[in-house]
Amino acid sequence: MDAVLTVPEAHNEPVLSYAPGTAERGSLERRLAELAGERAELTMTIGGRTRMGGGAPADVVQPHRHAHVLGVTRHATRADALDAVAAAGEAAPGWRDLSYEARASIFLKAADLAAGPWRDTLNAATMLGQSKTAIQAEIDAACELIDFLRFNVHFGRKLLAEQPASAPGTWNRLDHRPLEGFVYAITPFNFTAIAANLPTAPALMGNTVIWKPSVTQQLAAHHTMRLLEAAGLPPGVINMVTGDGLAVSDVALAHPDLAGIHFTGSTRVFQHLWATVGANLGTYRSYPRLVGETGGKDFILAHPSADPAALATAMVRGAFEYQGQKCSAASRAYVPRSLWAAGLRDRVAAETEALSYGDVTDLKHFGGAVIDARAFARHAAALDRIKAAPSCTVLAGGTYDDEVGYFVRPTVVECTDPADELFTTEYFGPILAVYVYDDLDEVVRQADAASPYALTGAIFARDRGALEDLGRRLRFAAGNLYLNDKPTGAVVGQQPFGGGRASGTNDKAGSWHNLVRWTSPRTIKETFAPPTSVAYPHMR
Ligand SMILES: NC(=O)c1ccc[n+]([C@@H]2O[C@H](COP(=O)([O-])OP(=O)(O)OC[C@H]3O[C@@H](n4cnc5c(N)ncnc54)[C@H](O)[C@@H]3O)[C@@H](O)[C@H]2O)c1
Ligand SMILES: N[C@@H](CCC=O)C(=O)O
Repeated sequence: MDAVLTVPEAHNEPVLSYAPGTAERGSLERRLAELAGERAELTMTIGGRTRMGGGAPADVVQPHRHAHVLGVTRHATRADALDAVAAAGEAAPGWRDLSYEARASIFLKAADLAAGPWRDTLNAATMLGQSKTAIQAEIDAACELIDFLRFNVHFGRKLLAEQPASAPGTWNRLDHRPLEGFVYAITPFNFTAIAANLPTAPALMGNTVIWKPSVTQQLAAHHTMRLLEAAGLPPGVINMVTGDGLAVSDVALAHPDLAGIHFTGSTRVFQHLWATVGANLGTYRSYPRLVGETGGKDFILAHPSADPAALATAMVRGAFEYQGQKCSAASRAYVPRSLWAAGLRDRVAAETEALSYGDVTDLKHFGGAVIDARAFARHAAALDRIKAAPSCTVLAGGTYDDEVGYFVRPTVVECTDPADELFTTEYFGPILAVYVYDDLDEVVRQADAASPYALTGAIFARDRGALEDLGRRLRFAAGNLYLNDKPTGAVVGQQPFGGGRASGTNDKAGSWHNLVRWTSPRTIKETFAPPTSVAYPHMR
């Protein structure tokens, strides 16, 4: 077709409430019962064909009811990984030669399917496999996933329209080529939307991809792959391999065609991937693009002028929604003694104690379980240490129980040592450390420097001058800063997401900043009447 096309305008998907009596609640509950009643074969998808990985099996369970197996997967082997690399290579020429509009329409169709007939499946799989409540699944597996697909199409179109100036007699063009080789997308357990975005964003820009989801997110990943196929994604464009990824990395990180890594997960794993790429640098055809969004130790800093009710709500929601398993979750708070003693302490403690965590298929709960036995053990050990530390006082929670599910109670700890690991280490769970301060200047330095991370942060103040001043002094302490709001819940297209320092490369998922990493532009200059003699005028 000869046309300069615009793409449909992107809008954020409205969040459904799942309140009692709503149509969406009944429909979701039916799908939950169906998926819980299945024992799915969680296959790989390589070159459009499904097969089980060749390695050891792994059960995918409900974290809040760990005896209930939802499906079985298998770790990918080196042979599986080699097949995935080959499939990505075979699909590459056809995929990159499709027009942008043809590629984009596949992802726009996937967005519409996710907004309609696939919504319940994605939400139910995320609730069951990752222990999200209905609302936490909705903002992730439905709305954010849909937003990533629609907004990326919009941002990608703007990127392609980015063209250079041309002097008279010439025409300069930028050809926004994909990378030469495959992109290796490795995704975390905690967001179905992130798991979908990491392979689809490079694919939209014309790349082919090997996608390695987290074992504990494999049920929702499985359905995401089916959704993309239903939207018409050609075989081999995204090749999903399963399991822990160790054998896949052995192959992919040593392969000359590795063109990029699109990672979200822990800082430790990203640093390992980066070091391996560094060690293999002479191996590659191009310099691989390394994009990684990683851990956080996200803060709330309250000024004495803060509104205590708004602050208490942000502390509880920001720390304990999805059991604190958001990279953005508030895990340390710095509050002035005046507010703390005047009722904030009692309010935060009481509201935290009142939170109900349980089986998320019962929609009355505020939260569910932590993701697996490893996370449970990490939290149990942290809580045992806290309870024995003289500088720490547990104000709410502090208990754990894994008899039925991996349950850790939401916990508020007041700690008099601002250098304690509570303020420096990412536990990735429902533990909020509070430091009560007398000296604002000292605490700003603590908030800035105590941890190696710089992902999200929130400042609470009603004094406009204080808000400005604190924002300036904490400029590099967070890639996403919230003023008088909790530090979680970034919305695609509204708060581009990512952090600096040890929190990642800050390439802002769901924005043009991210998409630009998956292209390697070629500049083309055409001269309409080229010179026909060598001599310059000054030589006459
Ligand atoms: N900054 C962000 O945008 C963001 C978003 C979500 C999660 N996170 C971070 O993710 C972490 C929690 O997620 P997680 O527990 O899934 O992280 P993780 O690092 O344990 O695992 C992430 C992924 O890496 C895989 N993996 C681990 N070692 C590998 C290897 N050698 N080769 C290939 N794959 C390998 C895992 O199987 C998983 O798929 C937290 O640190 C959190 O802060 C960050
Ligand atoms: N983007 C999400 C967090 C993603 C990390 O887990 C938020 O803003 O809460």
